[in-house]
Amino acid sequence: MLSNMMDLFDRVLLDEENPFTFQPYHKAIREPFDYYTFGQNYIRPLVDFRNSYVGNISVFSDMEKQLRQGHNVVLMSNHQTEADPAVIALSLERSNPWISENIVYVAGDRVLTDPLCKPFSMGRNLLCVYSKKHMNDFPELIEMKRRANTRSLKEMALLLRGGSHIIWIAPSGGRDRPDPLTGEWHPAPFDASAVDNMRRLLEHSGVPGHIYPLSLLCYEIMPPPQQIEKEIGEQRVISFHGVGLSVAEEIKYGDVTAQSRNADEARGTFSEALYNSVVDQYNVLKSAIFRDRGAVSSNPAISLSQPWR
Ligand SMILES: O=P(O)(O)OC[C@H](O)CO
Repeated sequence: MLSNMMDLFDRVLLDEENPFTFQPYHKAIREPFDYYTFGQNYIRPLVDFRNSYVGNISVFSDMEKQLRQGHNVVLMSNHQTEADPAVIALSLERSNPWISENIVYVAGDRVLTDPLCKPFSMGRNLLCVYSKKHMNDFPELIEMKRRANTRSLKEMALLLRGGSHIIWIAPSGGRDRPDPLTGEWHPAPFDASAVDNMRRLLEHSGVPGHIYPLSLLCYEIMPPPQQIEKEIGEQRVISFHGVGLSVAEEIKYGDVTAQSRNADEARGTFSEALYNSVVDQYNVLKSAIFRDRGAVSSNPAISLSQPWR
């Protein structure tokens, strides 16, 4: 743990001397310094693997088959912490190492500019965007952010055209927060237009694409600040805790929107179907991890396991 922290400070200081700038599509830096392994090693000691679970591990193997056939895969997910990419990669590193190392994360600018976060981001494949939620934080930057987002969308379209890519995106546009009244955490609602933009990019890529709802429960290991902050440099608090990752069967747009009366309604219905699945999975993970029920919390649709055992 201590040597991980020393590595982090080294990397932060190096970046201070010679700041790294992310391109719209950033590929994980693996040498001469392996930023991916650094990120994995830093987050691993925070995960209580005895009290951590993966839902429907076999669905990740289905995805791998699709990816090998040249298809694209999109994971529509909730977003809990800056450690989400590491939690996903650690949960799958034994069973699905290719997925662990090859997911491309749609990342907001905060994780590309925050000095403490940058070394972790450098170790992931990223499509860099400015989140809608932070678009108007500084009015003088709005135009620059719009132009950068257009460039990133072009990069994403190019990637998808090539096929065999797996992309993670949080259509809420930010991290989940606890309910101010109850203190209970829950996945933040999806923005239907973000879901629809991603779906259309996937459909127009010219190769088959598949959309899966993915759920994450890991806020305890590195919770975000209670409120959404405008300034960079939030306080980080870390702790050791169980985490959860779950995926459900692919949701096909045509299947869930067959009864929709117009495109607007269809957009909402599809987004809701994905979000509801994320919430269902989240509740199963919550029961397993926070109520100490473990794999007994599985149900006919969500089967929990510990693939690292
Ligand atoms: O707007 P926040 O505070 O939810 O932060 C979202 C950033 O992408 C951090 O991952």
